[in-house]
Amino acid sequence: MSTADNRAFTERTPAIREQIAAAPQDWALFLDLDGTLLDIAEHPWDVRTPPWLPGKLEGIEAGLSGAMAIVSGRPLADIDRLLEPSRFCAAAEHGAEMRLADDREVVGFALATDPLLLAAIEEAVGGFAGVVVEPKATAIAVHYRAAPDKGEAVFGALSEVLAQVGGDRRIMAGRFVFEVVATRISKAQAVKFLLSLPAFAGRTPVFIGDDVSDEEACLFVEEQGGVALRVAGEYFSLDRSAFRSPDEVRLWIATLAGDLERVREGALRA
Ligand SMILES: O=P(O)(O)OC[C@H]1O[C@H](O[C@H]2O[C@H](CO)[C@@H](O)[C@H](O)[C@H]2O)[C@H](O)[C@@H](O)[C@@H]1O
Repeated sequence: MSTADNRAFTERTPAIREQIAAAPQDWALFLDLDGTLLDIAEHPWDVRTPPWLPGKLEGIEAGLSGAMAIVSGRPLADIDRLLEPSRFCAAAEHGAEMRLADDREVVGFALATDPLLLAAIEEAVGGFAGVVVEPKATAIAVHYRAAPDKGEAVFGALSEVLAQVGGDRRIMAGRFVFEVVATRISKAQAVKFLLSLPAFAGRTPVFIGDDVSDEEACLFVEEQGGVALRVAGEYFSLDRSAFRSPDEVRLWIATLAGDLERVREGALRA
């Protein structure tokens, strides 16, 4: 995409926001967390949420009559902690665990993390200074942001472990991270599933994301006639992106929340 095309594309973000506000009943919004709503930090536990953000997301969720979900690689407990006090419909761990819009029930789509696999991975990468293992309910993330030169070695070590004790699992790359996840889990599958729920069905999906795993969901929503808004960072170049940073995404979110609030007030007055 040329810079001129990118400028034209970036100009679509306010246009899409206005389209959503003009007909909220027609749209569903799927939001990635790290690198999209929240700034990237050196370590997963260093991430901070602007205090006003959960309230704006609640406003959008209400304005879309529940057709909004967080779609993240994070565990559900992390999503809730980062967005407290709010609790949103969420596809956690790339869709391996979902809290549904309808009844807030949590549904699992993958087996629990095998402790033997976790031990094997910890042993395999334990000697790499700066590399951090993040165990999750169904996946294992191995971060090398603090040791960027170790990426290849981490991938090699994980490949060897999976060849021995991996089972039905694959390595998913991300921003300075490799994650071992169940083979069939992906954000595209998660969005597909969410779109089948009553709150989302029949609506045009909009997905906003910044990372490798988000690209699968971006391509899926585009195939469905929806809109993918990519966020620039270590994965998407500026040329491919609708947003230059999470800061721009948050501004878009705050503006959309205000637009939808005015729509709701207008409807109440009418
Ligand atoms: O799908 P997401 O919500 O974007 O989650 C993807 C992974 O995000 C976290 O790791 C990433 O963010 C960290 C904090 O900014 C950063 O230090 C790391 O380099 C990134 O890969 C999280 O720790 C993972 O569990 C998520 O899968």
